[in-house]
Amino acid sequence: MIQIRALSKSFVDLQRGPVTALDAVSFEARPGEIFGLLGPNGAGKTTCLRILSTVLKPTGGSATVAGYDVLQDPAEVRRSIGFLSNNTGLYDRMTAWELVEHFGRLYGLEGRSLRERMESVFETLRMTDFRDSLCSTMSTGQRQKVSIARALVHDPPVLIFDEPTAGLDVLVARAVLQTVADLRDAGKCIIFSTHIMREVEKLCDRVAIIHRGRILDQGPLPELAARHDEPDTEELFFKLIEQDEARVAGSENRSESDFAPLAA
Ligand SMILES: Nc1ncnc2c1ncn2[C@@H]1O[C@H](COP(=O)(O)OP(=O)(O)OP(=O)(O)O)[C@@H](O)[C@H]1O
Repeated sequence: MIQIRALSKSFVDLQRGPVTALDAVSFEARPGEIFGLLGPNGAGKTTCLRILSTVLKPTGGSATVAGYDVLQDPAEVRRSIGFLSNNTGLYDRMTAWELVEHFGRLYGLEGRSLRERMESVFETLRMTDFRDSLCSTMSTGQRQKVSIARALVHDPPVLIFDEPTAGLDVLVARAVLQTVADLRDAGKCIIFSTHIMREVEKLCDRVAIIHRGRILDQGPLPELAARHDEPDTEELFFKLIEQDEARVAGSENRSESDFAPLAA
């Protein structure tokens, strides 16, 4: 459902010069699975998800979503995904119903099919009791539900969650994670980025550990634990990051010595 091959992205940053945000990243995610992207701040998770949602163009490699290439068929890719981040915007002067209806229309739904789809989404997410409340008056949990409904209204086969629980209290975060699990059980293909180990342990069927734009390893968590002889997820994560830092330091030292003046 999602196929990424040797995906790369570089930025030119005024202060830092060229930045490689993604370096030959490859992975696949299937229907009925939650694929986790686990990495520290600046690892490249959001860059990868922005390329998948066609907001950014890759510098190299390829990515397809539901069979559509992000560069060749961006409109079909956008129709095939729902995107939720922790700062998805809502319009304060619209009610929950109006806002979700607005996004449904943007996706080309109308009339009876739009109404039936909305009723189903409001029912599934248990939003009917505040469907006529203005977004400005909602609790954080209600606002997050509206954001999820907005991402789901066109019934996309692929859902992308970029750190969806950041800034939420434990109860709201728990409800969001339960919704993500329910969507997986309903057959959706889900990409879930986070830096919270517990979320990966609870939710993800497979995970890619990403650091400095590279995937350090990927697979089901028990498989990674066995491969690296480290059953504790947090320790496993630190071990892979430390190994990678040592690799980078080693290659920097080597390249410095390549340019060192020759001994007399
Ligand atoms: N528009 C941009 N211009 C320059 N550099 C950028 C740009 N966007 C991202 N980067 C850099 O690319 C790298 C990867 O950033 P990205 O936001 O993808 O990481 P992340 O894993 O999502 O981190 P976080 O958890 O902090 O959101 C970082 O070094 C970041 O500073």
